[in-house]
Amino acid sequence: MTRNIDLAVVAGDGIGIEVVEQGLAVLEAALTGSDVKVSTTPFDLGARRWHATGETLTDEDLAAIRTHDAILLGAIGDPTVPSGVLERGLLLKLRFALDHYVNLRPGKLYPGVRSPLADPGEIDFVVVREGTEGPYVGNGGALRVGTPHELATEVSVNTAFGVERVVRDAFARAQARPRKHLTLVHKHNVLVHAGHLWRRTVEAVNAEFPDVTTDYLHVDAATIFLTTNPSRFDVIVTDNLFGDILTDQAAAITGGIGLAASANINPDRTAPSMFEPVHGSAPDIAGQGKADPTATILSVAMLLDHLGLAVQSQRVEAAVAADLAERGNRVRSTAEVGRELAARVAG
Ligand SMILES: NC(=O)c1ccc[n+]([C@@H]2O[C@H](COP(=O)([O-])OP(=O)(O)OC[C@H]3O[C@@H](n4cnc5c(N)ncnc54)[C@H](O)[C@@H]3O)[C@@H](O)[C@H]2O)c1
Ligand SMILES: CC(C)[C@H](C(=O)O)[C@@H](O)C(=O)O
Ligand SMILES: [Mg+2]
Repeated sequence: MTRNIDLAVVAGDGIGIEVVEQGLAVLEAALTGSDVKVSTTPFDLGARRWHATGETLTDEDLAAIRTHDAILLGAIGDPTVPSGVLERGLLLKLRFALDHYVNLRPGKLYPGVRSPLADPGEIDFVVVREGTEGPYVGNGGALRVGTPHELATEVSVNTAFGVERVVRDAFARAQARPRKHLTLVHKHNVLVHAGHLWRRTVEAVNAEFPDVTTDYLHVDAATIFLTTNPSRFDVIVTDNLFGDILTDQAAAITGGIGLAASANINPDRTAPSMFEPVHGSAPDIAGQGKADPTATILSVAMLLDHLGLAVQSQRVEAAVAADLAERGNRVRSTAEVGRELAARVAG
């Protein structure tokens, strides 16, 4: 019986449009010849829509997106729109409204990929970044703006419910991996309220996963070890902001931001999960065909896996791995990389 996947597509801004086109081509190639069909609904969201209508993401958009099986997103943000309008009003609104509390970001150094680290060793970890709380919730404000007495707050919100569910998910992921190790990254020597909630939660949930070993690093020290000994990491669980920063660093040590994939997962499947590269809209190279679509294509592999299409997912990842093993310093356009990867996937 034919299975149909309804995919919402939010290409967004800048290079988002270029890399999503290639991601969709590879998705199509991965499903060709199978009994799985994909139908895509493009959503006109981002800077163009905001300039035309003043809208970022309406209730109608959100309701329509909800009816889909998954979302593929390119990138959101544009220099012609005030900073934060689209990031908060569109991207974070999607993650929050669709309860994407697990933001999964692998840090993997594929064979043949050059790391800036002199002796990177084997790098294969995954960051489980909390996606719906922390300093991202918009719990803040400003008084006396523009005066010498301006006061600005962004309060980090951490609930026992929110921390526990993401920590449990991270333990389950650690348990399913060969090394079965979980590192909590926080800053509980300073952020004593939130930090100790995270620490106590990890200790408590560890009882359910006795075969998973754990350790703890303050976030500043974690950045040292990501540089000096990234092999020590297996699963990292951390809050929304620390996870944002660490995953750009993870991308940098594993071949660059053009390779870094991510999944915003709603593990309870009460709403569609969303797959997107870690990078942004890259206004500095947008429209030039220079963006590497590999991060989006690896995000497509995560999408396929989430939809239970493990074989197709592995085919996409294997195609990327083979391409990375051979690419060296070859300069190719966005479309060339996409075309070659689609051809490899098609076999
Ligand atoms: N998930 C998202 O949609 C997301 C993520 C990060 C930033 N942003 C937004 O994107 C805009 C630009 O942000 P930024 O400059 O801090 O980060 P960025 O990730 O867009 O770019 C950082 C640097 O990496 C390069 N780069 C990014 N993706 C690349 C790719 N696929 N191939 C080759 N090079 C690539 C860029 O050219 C730039 O030099 C801002 O509006 C920001 O808010 C959105
Ligand atoms: C654009 C911004 C809201 C976003 C984040 O901070 O989560 C981005 O940096 C990311 O990593 O996806
Ligand atoms: Mg980021």
